[in-house]
Order: sequence, then C-alpha cells, then structure tokens
Amino acid sequence: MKPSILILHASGTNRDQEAARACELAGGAPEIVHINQLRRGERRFQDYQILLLPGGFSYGDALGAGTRLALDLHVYFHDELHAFVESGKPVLGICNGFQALVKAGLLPGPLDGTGNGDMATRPATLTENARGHFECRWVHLAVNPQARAGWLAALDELIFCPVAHGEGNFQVKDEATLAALEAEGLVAFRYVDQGGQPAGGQYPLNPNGSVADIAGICNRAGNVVGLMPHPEDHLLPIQNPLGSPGRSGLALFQALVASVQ
Ligand SMILES: NC(=O)CC[C@H](N)C(=O)O
Repeated sequence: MKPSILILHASGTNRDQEAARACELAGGAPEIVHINQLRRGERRFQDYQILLLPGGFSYGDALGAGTRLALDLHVYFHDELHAFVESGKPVLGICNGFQALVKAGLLPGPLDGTGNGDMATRPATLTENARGHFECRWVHLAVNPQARAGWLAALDELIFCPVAHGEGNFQVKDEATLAALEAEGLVAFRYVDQGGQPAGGQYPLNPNGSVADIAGICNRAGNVVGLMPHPEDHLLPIQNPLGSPGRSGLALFQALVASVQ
C-alpha cells in the first residue's frame, strides 16, 4: 500500500503538481487537496500518512509570504493539525509551505519542549532576502548530520536544486534561540558550496542572508521539516551546470516516503 500524502493547495499555491509528481516517483500516493475541501470537511488531515505544504504565492503573499496561510492553519485547523503533528506523522513544508509552518508556530515549535508552538510563540521567521530582491537560482544543500529529523539521515550526499523566493531569509529572535536550534538538532539543512562546506554567509551560495546558512529546520520530535529550496524541481539526473555531482531532489522524497513504510 503506497503511503497517502495530502498536498495542500491554497489560492496562489503553484508547486503542488511538481510535489505530487515527486511523491509519485518516490512511491507515494499523493492527492492535491484544496484548503476549502478541508474546511468543508470533504477531506481530513488525519486520513493521510504524510502532509506536504508545497511552494507558491499563497494568497499573493499578502501580509508577508506564508502569513495568510499560517492564519488559516491556526484559525481553522489548529487542533486537527496539532493532533497530526503530535501523532508523529511526517509534515514537509517547501518554500511557501515552510514559511507557513514557521509563521503558524509549527516550526520549530517552542524550544522548551512544551508541546507544539503557536503563532504567538514564534522564535524564528522567514523574511525579505538580504539583497532586497527575488532570488531564483540553483543552490547546493546539505543535511545537518545532527538534525533530529531521523528520516533525513538517508540523504548523505549534497542535493542540487533551485530556490525561487523573495522572503527566504531565515532569522531568529536572538543568539540564544540560534544556539538552542543548533544544540537541539533543529537545523535540518544548510546552504553549502560544491564541496559541501558551509556557505559562510557568502552570496550567492547563501542566496538570501539566512543566519548560519540555515536553509531548513525541523521540530523537536523530528517529524516536521521545512526548507526553502525546491527539491521537487530537480527530479531527474541532469548534467549539473555547476559541474558538481549534487544529487537530484528525488532522494529527499524517497526518504520521506520510506519513513512511513
Ligand atoms: N517559490 C515559493 O514558494 C515562493 C515563496 C514566497 N512566495 C516568496 O516569494 O518568498
């Protein structure tokens, strides 16, 4: 039985089809579900094994990228979503989906280990790119070996995939928060160079100014993961124009699907 995957679509989402294709290639059974189907009760989060929030411009990035979708998640689905997360099922947020999870307080959640966070307890956010413009380029991504999200351990090689965002700059509220993210293994991905070394904040290796070259994080339970790059947009082996053997993003979806089998 192929793992069922809910791929959430809200007005403005635009990477759901690619995410569904990636999940199919990885052996999953994706279904793109409009948020209004969930609001009408025609579909329920709990009926799926994996939840994926894809990229795009949900609600036109009004109030800041991901904010309106975060409000939907918080206002209409707070208890259902927190139950999904607390059940330990995997949740993956890609770019706009990552922004929504962070702004809804589901990533990284409270750093003191008290359950799942809320919008009011956000220790981090994703904000405007440091250079003040949209970034659309290929990057190299490495999984943090200390990441709590155990299913990422299968990704032992660099991933080569694109970013395409205006508000991908991951920032935290203070140094103590950054130290806690690092110490708790909540940093999941970093922007790196072709040799796998951290970007050191150097543009364009780090395309948006994210602190500590953080490209993605996970929650303390390790089942909620978010990243700004788009692994679904590099699924097939291609001649890497940068000349590095960065793997396709398909490996990430294969690890995600395998984590529930
Ligand atoms: N590709 C995306 O998901 C973009 C996310 C968001 N619209 C931004 O520009 O930051």
